[in-house]
Amino acid sequence: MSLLAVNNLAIATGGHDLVADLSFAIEPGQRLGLIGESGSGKSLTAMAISGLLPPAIVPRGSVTLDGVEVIGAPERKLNKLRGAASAVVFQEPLTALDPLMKLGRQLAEPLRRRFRREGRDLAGIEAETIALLERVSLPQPQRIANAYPYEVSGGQRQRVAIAMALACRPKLLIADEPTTALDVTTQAEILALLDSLVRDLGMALLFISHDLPVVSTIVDQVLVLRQGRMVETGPVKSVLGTPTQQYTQSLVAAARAFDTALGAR
Ligand SMILES: Nc1ncnc2c1ncn2[C@@H]1O[C@H](COP(=O)(O)OP(=O)(O)OP(=O)(O)O)[C@@H](O)[C@H]1O
Repeated sequence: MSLLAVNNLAIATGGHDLVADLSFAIEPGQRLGLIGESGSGKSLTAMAISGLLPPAIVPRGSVTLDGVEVIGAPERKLNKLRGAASAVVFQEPLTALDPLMKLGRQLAEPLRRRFRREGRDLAGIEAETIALLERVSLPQPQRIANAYPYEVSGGQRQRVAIAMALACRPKLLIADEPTTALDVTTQAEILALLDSLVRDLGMALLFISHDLPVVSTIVDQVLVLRQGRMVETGPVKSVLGTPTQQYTQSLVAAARAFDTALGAR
């Protein structure tokens, strides 16, 4: 059984399909990149998978995550899936963080849920909070745990947001443009961190980005979306190396032209 199976997913608002006829699967431990230009439906797809679509946006079709149907599931059932089956890292870490709560306390919440799920002694939460901050390579984890989100840098905030997602030990990590809001050096560090965490913890990864060079460093398979429809899918080397569809060819050409322009400077 696939960890994630998306079958004929459509996402509509006001009778208009923003995403349609979308089918794909992710097996345990597999890494899939969802690429396409701005507005192609990448984030809506991620939200449909996590059951986070706003009420005015309605999904049809089927999304099963760890064997559970997400479409039409009541909030109670979705809450059980969130964290244990999948967790999301967003572009802007402040989306996941409460600005008025110290980072350590925020991390403790998902940890408490996992400890309860696993029947573990809650006394170990404080030590686990520090261990998690160390796991995402944050210096002075004790200081970070005692800081508010605005007291740490953007890159450090994203590391904490990643730690929050990891706190639940999800089988599938969904990363929606996780490095777009960061400077280039920090981008590379966060990508390397995600890469090693996904490998070490044996998670599957759905990585969403419009940045082809970034995607190609971290995923094995890629799915190209255009105007809410799948254009092509397959191993990243063949889809981006020898794209068969004109749209993918134009995305690859644009990325190459940008690279060349940078090289010429
Ligand atoms: N709440 C909403 N109400 C109506 N339309 C929406 C809503 N959210 C997104 N859309 C529309 O759905 C389409 C897909 O949006 P989505 O955010 O999934 O694109 P994306 O590929 O993630 O783009 P980006 O790379 O810019 O984040 C866009 O045309 C967008 O305008």
